[in-house]
Amino acid sequence: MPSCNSNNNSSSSSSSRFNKFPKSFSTISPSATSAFTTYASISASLMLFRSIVNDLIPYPLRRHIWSVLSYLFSFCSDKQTIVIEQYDGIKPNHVYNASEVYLSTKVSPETERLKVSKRLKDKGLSLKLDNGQSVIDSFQGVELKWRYVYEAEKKGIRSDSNIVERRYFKLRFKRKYSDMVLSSYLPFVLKSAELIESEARVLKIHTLGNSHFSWKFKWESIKFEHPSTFETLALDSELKNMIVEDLNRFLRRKDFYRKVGRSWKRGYLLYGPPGTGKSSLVAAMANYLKFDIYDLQLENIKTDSELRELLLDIANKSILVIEDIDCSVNLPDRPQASGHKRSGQDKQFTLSGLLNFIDGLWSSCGEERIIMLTTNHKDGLDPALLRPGRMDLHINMSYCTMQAFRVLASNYLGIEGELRLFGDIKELLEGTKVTPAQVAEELMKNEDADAALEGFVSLLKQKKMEDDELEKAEALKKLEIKESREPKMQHKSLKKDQTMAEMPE
Ligand SMILES: Nc1ncnc2c1ncn2[C@@H]1O[C@H](COP(=O)(O)OP(=O)(O)OP(=O)(O)O)[C@@H](O)[C@H]1O
Ligand SMILES: [Mg+2]
Repeated sequence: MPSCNSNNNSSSSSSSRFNKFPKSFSTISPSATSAFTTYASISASLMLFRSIVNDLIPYPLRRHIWSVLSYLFSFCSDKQTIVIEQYDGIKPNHVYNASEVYLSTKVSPETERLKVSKRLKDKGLSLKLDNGQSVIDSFQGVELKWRYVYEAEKKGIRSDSNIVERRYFKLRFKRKYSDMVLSSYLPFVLKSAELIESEARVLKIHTLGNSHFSWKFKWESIKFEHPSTFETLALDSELKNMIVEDLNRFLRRKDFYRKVGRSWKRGYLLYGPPGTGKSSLVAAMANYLKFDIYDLQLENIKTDSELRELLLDIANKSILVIEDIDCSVNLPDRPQASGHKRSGQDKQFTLSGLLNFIDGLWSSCGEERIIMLTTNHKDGLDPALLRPGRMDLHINMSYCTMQAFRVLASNYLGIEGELRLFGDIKELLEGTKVTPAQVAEELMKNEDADAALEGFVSLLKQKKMEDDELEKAEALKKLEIKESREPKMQHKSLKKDQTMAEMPE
């Protein structure tokens, strides 16, 4: 019967399936089976042994035994291990931080477990080794194995006892390379980390702000995203190159500054009319050096101790900016903070004194600092500030020249070559005082290059006319003053002559 057949068939197929297992089992040889059984029983015993040891021997003792055993075994091994801990006492260990940064670029997709994170200020994802994970690096043909370890140990038996955490890297390599690792490889790791960090660095601008809870001003920072660079800056190329070279020399000369006993800092005084690019130059320098900016508004500072605190809070690799010093630094006459009377000595507090103060503080605790002062009126500054050696470089930010105009024309209109109107513009610029800010504003008015240039030429012509009229008016005024004085002078000399004549001989 069909149903019977089908039943038979199915039973035969299920039995053939059923028969597969005994068959495959039967292919394992007796020796393999016994090896498997032995392995299983050994690992079970080991696990049992481990749990007994864990129960009977407390963790600190276990760790001690383990380190003694490792120490004994190290004599038989041709390998050496360097331990790089997160803290050196209570201070962060710079080598640990650098290793972490360096290894974040070394982890490969083959690394089994990685930690991925991103802080708000970071540009990209940051990768870190997870606990117990390793990565192999190679340097000058030598293989170096890094391993990250995290340990947490409870101090005491109470539920609220402190948990002591320990993080470290283990760097393992062949013993014969230990000199090379200490003298070349680890310095290379430090240097690489510095480069990686400076590339990934998001710049910040720090300004003074006070919270609701305190009358004191503190640095508050936001992301610094000013687009100004030395390429976009409209300056004569000679001046631009000189500034860039000066900055490069400053960065190179760490050892020089130490040798001559100076703090590793450089001061720039930028002076010129409004809109000539002083603030833009500060931003371009920050972007070039990848230094944070600290914008110090002196009028907010009431006491010397407040100022000292703020200056000590400034990080290395930074630019301290004091804008419009001619306006902000009539320090001796500043309003007094309530309850903070200035001593007689404080009243002598001048900008020059402030800079001395910064010198003293920074020579003992700061590195790679730049201080920039800006002013519209150099003539009005304290002569002590202008004396040689006070600010290292005085930079005159002048009205727009033809070279500067070409940079702006390229930035704003994409003009690279010579255009028809350039001849007129060159001539007009020579006799006209127009700031780069005014030029930029005019060039932004029109997307079409020719139309924008036409507009700019008429602006220059009008400015020239106004300047000429102003000049004429000034000359006329001078003449009038001179003439109004002359009759008086004549009158005086006449009177004098008369008196002389009246005097008896
Ligand atoms: N030399 C320059 N190169 C490029 N752009 C400039 C230059 N000077 C001025 N500008 C443009 O004009 C704007 C104002 O310039 P900036 O604030 O740098 O002038 P400033 O000299 O600091 O003026 P102030 O004395 O009023 O502070 C900038 O945002 C920039 O667009
Ligand atoms: Mg400015």
